[in-house]
Amino acid sequence: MAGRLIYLMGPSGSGKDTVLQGVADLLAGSAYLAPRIVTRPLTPTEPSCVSVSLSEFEHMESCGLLAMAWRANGLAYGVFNDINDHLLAGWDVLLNGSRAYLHEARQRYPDLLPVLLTVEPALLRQRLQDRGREDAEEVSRRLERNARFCRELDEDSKGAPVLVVDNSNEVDHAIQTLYAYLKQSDASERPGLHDTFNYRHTA
Ligand SMILES: Nc1ncnc2c1ncn2[C@@H]1O[C@H](COP(=O)(O)OP(=O)(O)O)[C@@H](O)[C@H]1O
Ligand SMILES: O=P(O)(O)OC[C@H]1O[C@H](OP(=O)(O)OP(=O)(O)O)[C@H](O)[C@@H]1O
Repeated sequence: MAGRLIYLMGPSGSGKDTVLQGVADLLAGSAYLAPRIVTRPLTPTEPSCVSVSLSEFEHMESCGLLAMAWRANGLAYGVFNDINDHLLAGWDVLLNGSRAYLHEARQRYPDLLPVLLTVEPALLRQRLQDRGREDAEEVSRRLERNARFCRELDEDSKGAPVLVVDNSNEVDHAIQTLYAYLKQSDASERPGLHDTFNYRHTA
């Protein structure tokens, strides 16, 4: 039986890595947290990432080692092909994806489960600043990228179905919300997504 591909998106700093780690811990034994490959140095709080140079990334890409690859924030990101083995073996695969790449990801994996993590804008700025990974200019660029996405989504209320989970409160709340959703939907069926990008999941 094939597992589910859970494609978590959201602005930089919204808590994707934190929520993915929390859900992966709760689903231990049945879920695989796909390492994300990125062309920048890592911080100690990113155990599920692999840092490579751009030339290494391009080499892996041209050799067909990556299941998905995209560019954003002046960086290249991807995930290894081993997610396919895990899916075939019936594991749920959790990954930190990109909103801009969602369309292509869906073409590659039509049954993927898209989840959008949201956070109030003021909190997002604060989290990016507190995280301290990017300088002020990079933080501003990420906030502007997010504002652009929000404007575009407001203009297009006909987005494809996506589960929206808010992470403006305690992170455990977002982790439990996503975990509960995954537990209640049968792994053998395509989960019943019930709204679009503009939907706010308040459970
Ligand atoms: N609900 C939350 N409340 C407070 N801080 C949070 C919450 N979720 C995540 N964080 C913190 O916000 C920062 C960004 O989280 P991270 O998981 O790195 O985001 P992303 O992967 O989306 O860039 C981290 O310092 C993380 O510890
Ligand atoms: O198209 P977008 O939805 O804006 O996404 C672009 C990239 O940024 C996000 O990563 P993250 O927030 O971790 O970026 P960073 O590691 O470079 O901060 C996301 O996981 C994508 O890899």
